[in-house]
Amino acid sequence: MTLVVEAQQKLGGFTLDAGFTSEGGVTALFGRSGSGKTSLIRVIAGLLRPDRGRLIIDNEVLLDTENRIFVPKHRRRFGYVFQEGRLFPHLTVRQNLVYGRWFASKAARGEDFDHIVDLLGIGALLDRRPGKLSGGEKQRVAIGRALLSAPRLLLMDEPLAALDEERKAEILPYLERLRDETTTPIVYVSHSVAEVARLADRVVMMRDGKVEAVGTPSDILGGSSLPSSDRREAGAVLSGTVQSVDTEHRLANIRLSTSHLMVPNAHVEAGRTVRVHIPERDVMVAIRRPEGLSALNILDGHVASMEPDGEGMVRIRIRCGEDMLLARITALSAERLDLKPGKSVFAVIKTVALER
Ligand SMILES: Nc1ncnc2c1ncn2[C@@H]1O[C@H](COP(=O)(O)OP(=O)(O)OP(=O)(O)O)[C@@H](O)[C@H]1O
Repeated sequence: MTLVVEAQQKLGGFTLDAGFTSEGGVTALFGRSGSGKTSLIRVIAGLLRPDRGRLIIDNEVLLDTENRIFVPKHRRRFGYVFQEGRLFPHLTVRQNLVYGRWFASKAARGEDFDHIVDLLGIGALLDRRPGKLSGGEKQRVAIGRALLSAPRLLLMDEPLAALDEERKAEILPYLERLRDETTTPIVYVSHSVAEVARLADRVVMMRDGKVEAVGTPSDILGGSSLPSSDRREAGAVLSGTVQSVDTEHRLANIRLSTSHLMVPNAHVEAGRTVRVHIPERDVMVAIRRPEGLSALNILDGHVASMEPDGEGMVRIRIRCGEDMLLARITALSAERLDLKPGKSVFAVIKTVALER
């Protein structure tokens, strides 16, 4: 799949002038409120017709203002999931899902209902009406309905924004499965560093209507290109495998390249590949292995690099096997500990930092 998006549009005093390409997987449109993410996804959806722009998917031109091509929304064969599930309240979950399938092309109609129901864990909900579902369940049904329309592109605009933290944690593994087990490319709008860290293959960072940077989650979330409002969230994005889940303590044991992390989350399955986001502010550095600490995660590694980061602060990259952690500590602490590249250190991670 190849997707090419370009759009220029004046919206009152705001100018959208943005574009990106995608080769599939999950592309996150990321940026603070008002940066133009929703406007750009609306162009892709066909809900907003830009002054100038192009939209091409697998060589099929759906929008080309220069050549007066504009394929309307209902003929684009895209699926949508919005912040609110927007299910039909008078229909059961099954009927809502089947409604999605009705829009699929004949060839795609064989798309496996059971597989999607299983993928999203909504089998037990089929006979209920939306009024009897939690916010997270509603969103899973909305995703199922969109998938059953066999879309060639799935557009998701802040699908978790209306959910509380617990519901978000419940639904994220399903989104990971969606990413890993379907071939449907996804454009995912979010202003949440944690969501983007976990889900995106590529991040398109927007600011003031323009694309400011494009890269992998670790490129973008590593820090310097993050908007200042998100700098608090800057940190490492590591990939690991769920080794086991301790349901009693609600902890997942995640295997990294040479170490393990205990992550508060009982919703992940053993064997699954997951990403964890470790904000740099939640990493402390010690030169001896600390004892008697409540932190469950103490990783040994060595200082890979150090750079000043704002007044009186230092950002340190700590290599632990193949993984690179980030820590932001005061210059005074770095001096007192005599930190320098190559020095062996222990990274103490506050467990709560992984609870996302
Ligand atoms: N139809 C319109 N007329 C005038 N201004 C508009 C219109 N649509 C959007 N805007 C403005 O364009 C800017 C970008 O809005 P947009 O919704 O695309 O941002 P966003 O990044 O998705 O923000 P959020 O995360 O808050 O949804 C905002 O300043 C908004 O007020």
